[in-house]
Amino acid sequence: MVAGVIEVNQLTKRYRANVAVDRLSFTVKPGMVTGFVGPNGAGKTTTIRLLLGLAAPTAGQALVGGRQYASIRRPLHEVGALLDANAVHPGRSAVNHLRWLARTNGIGPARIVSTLEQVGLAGAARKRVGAFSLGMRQRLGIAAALLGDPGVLILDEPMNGLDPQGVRWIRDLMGALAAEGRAVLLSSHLMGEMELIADRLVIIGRGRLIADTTVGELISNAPTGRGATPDAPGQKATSLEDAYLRLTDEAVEHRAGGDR
Ligand SMILES: Nc1ncnc2c1ncn2[C@@H]1O[C@H](COP(=O)(O)OP(=O)(O)OP(=O)(O)O)[C@@H](O)[C@H]1O
Repeated sequence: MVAGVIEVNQLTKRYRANVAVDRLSFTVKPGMVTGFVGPNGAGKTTTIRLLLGLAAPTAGQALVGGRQYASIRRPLHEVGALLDANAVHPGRSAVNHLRWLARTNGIGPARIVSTLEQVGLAGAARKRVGAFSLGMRQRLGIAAALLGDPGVLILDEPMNGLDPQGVRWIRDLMGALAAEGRAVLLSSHLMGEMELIADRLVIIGRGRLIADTTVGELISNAPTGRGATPDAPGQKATSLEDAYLRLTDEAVEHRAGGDR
């Protein structure tokens, strides 16, 4: 495992008139879990796609280990990513899916077996992915991300579809991977989970950086006054969810109830 950093510098992605990512800059350091959060449509997935070379920036840079993803020769060894757990051929078995990935990255069969064990899928290795639950697909996606023992992990909503045991497992796994010196970037809408998992948080809204700080600082420095907790205006935030809702109040795409 070679440690690496993620660097996003003045990153911008425009889709016609829509600016999905707007001069965004942040760094994800090794040895910690960085939560990547923001309301629907904030630009999280677009940023991750730019980091993984799946889309080209309009301006700015998205670098992993100081390089663009596309220029990395054997990317699974440097960057592990989970984008869409359903993007696996349903007719393939779990082990065949990993074999297919391993082949182009010079990874041997022993590593496939140990990775399937690590994610709890050893017993289902030969089962068709089409018959997997969403939680099992998430685990397979995480196996694919871990396969090359990368120093950087980028996971988009890895807790999606997981039961409480699965969520706890992800939390422990992310902590352990960071403790080994990896840089872990994790997006999620589950603020209660983020409070438990993340060391730092990068919050974006409408493509722009809203905050880049520790969970503790975010809670103690969240704005008071009018916020997303109308029952407690003027009071300090007491949880990450509370702080997050206050900070992103102006950046939400759709609002129910017409309270403004
Ligand atoms: N391929 C595309 N073409 C046009 N617009 C796009 C494309 N991809 C994303 N967008 C737009 O960019 C903006 C950011 O979307 P993105 O999916 O990155 O947000 P997100 O923070 O991941 O949202 P969510 O939390 O809902 O997953 C949205 O307005 C979205 O409609």
